[in-house]
Amino acid sequence: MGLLVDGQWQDKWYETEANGGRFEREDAGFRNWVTVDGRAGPTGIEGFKAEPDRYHLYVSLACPWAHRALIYRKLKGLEDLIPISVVNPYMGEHGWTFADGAGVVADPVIHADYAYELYTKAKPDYTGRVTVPILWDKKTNTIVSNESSEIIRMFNSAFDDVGAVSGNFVPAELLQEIDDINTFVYSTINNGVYKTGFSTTQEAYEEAVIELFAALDTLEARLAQQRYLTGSTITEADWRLFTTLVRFDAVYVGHFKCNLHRIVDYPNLWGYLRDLYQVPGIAETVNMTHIKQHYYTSHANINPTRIIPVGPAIDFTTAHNREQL
Ligand SMILES: N[C@@H](CCC(=O)N[C@@H](CS)C(=O)NCC(=O)O)C(=O)O
Repeated sequence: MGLLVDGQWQDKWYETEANGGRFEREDAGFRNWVTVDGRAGPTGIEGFKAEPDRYHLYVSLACPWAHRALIYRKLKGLEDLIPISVVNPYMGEHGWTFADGAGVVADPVIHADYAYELYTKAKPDYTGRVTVPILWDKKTNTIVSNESSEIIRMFNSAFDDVGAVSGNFVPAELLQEIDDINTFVYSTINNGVYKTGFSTTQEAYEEAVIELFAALDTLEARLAQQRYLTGSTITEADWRLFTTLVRFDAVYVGHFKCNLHRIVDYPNLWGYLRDLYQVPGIAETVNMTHIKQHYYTSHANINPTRIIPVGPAIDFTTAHNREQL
């Protein structure tokens, strides 16, 4: 676990001391957008036109942020248009690597051993954390974006004219509601589990864990009335929540001490989670082995023995009965 400082890799854990033991996530450093015609997107520079086999996606199967991109790649039929590489689930002193292992897919583009090489290739003096997902442009040899929330907005529509399948997870009439839910879910749940697990004081931990479960309670009530977060259709807000929920009982309850309840204890959230898991193609994007290996072995200060628990036994395939809502 570490970061780049002026293009040099340093092995360093997150800084929480300055902030009362609170984990603060750094903003992503590459914020360009692939667009239909190559014009600039909401942030960044122009020049990234949607074209087949121009872009390469680097993911960790363990990572909930990268998982968003994998889900969109699947649902939008982008697999032939945008190939992927998969990092080793163990994130140690060199950060993410392409070291051989089950499920690892090496880097065919710049033949990197370490993910940080992609960052220094794109920007030799890069300073910041080396995170996945990474959307790489093979034409200009740079990182388009390392911000999952923006990568999925691109995948949602930018490739529609060059072979993506139809499907819009941010319909205009729901956009404001989706953005509002995303803001709430990001802070309290998606990042909330990390704020809880990476806390280094009791006070910071309790603050985060209470906020997290208050948010889950709110969503539990909401999902009693409607099948998905914005109503009767699946939107981006659901996929963004899904990647945290699917990891919750297997890693966040134990490893991150998010243990007031499990997702299986919430009837509506648990049915909703199975409902999303059972959408065709989604189960293939969930790799519980990489998920458990990554968390339990990479954070030695949280789990020094690096023992990976065998359980819990969870079956995401049982009937959810939420079509009645
Ligand atoms: N804002 C980024 C966050 C991505 C992120 O933090 N990914 C984690 C893996 S789950 C990572 O690569 N962490 C490495 C580090 O923080 O050093 C996004 O949503 O794409």
